[in-house]
Amino acid sequence: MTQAALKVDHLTKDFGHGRGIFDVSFEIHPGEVFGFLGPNGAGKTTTIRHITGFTKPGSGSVSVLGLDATTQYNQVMKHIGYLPGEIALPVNVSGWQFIHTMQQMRGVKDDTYLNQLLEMFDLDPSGNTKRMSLGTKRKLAVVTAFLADPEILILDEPTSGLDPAMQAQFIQFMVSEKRRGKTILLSSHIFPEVEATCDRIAIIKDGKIVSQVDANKLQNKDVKTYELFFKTVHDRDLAANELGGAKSKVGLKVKVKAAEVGDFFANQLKGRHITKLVEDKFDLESYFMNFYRTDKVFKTI
Ligand SMILES: Nc1ncnc2c1ncn2[C@@H]1O[C@H](COP(=O)(O)OP(=O)(O)OP(=O)(O)O)[C@@H](O)[C@H]1O
Repeated sequence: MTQAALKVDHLTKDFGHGRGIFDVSFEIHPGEVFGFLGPNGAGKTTTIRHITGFTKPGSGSVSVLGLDATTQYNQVMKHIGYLPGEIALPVNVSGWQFIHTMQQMRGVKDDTYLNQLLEMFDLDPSGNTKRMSLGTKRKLAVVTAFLADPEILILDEPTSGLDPAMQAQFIQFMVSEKRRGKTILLSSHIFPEVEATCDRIAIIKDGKIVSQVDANKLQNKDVKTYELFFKTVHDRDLAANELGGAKSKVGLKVKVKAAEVGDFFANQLKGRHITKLVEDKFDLESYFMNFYRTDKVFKTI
């Protein structure tokens, strides 16, 4: 089995009064985009600060490419590009000055990738950070975080503060980095950007992971669910006996493998007295809200 690019192993940091993170475990495989979802205060940033070595675990550990994130912090950071949720740029320097400092720190001598980033994010770094708009500051933070072209990107709510056009641009950036084989941890509240990019998703609530889900399964790519409504209850019961599925109040919910949808419509539904058919689209937002409405136990799809 290939080594995990990033492994969070039974990580606990107890701040007291129920705050912190508790027994958090997940792995991200090389080339995978992993979505980390949870409302404010759920524990996303605390988890990320352990990955970047800024916080020492109470118990448990984090490893990045087999290196311990706490004790081998310097080596780990060579492989990581980290975009924090709250940007703190140096004050009163030009964007270029900051870029050149980061290039020196990261040992970057070739400007090719930097120029691609500047173009992609339409950033002119000649202004002073003191007078930059929030959007320009975030763009500068993005460019400086990634100019060394690191293999692992840690993004803590990367599109907050960006206008819709820039948000779309950022999603495009993540998709293209994914194609280039990057491993990405994306902490986000924004469902469309998670849906557009992530292979797997973990939901964190009150410092604990309450669900890990395969994005394909969530988007019903493998299995479709249809709710069928019938002329009479007798018709419904007959279909239930023959097709299986779960009876709802007046209908029947049937799961069909994606590869068998053609046969389902052409043959299985033939001759039945169906009045209506609705595809049950189970999207990320409803899945996520489900966990926040009720106290669900851990669930893996
Ligand atoms: N240094 C600290 N000392 C005490 N409590 C802390 C500390 N850092 C975080 N917390 C608490 O731990 C919990 C998790 O916070 P964290 O910032 O990780 O959440 P989050 O999911 O990133 O939320 P947000 O989206 O608001 O950034 C919160 O209750 C927070 O108040």
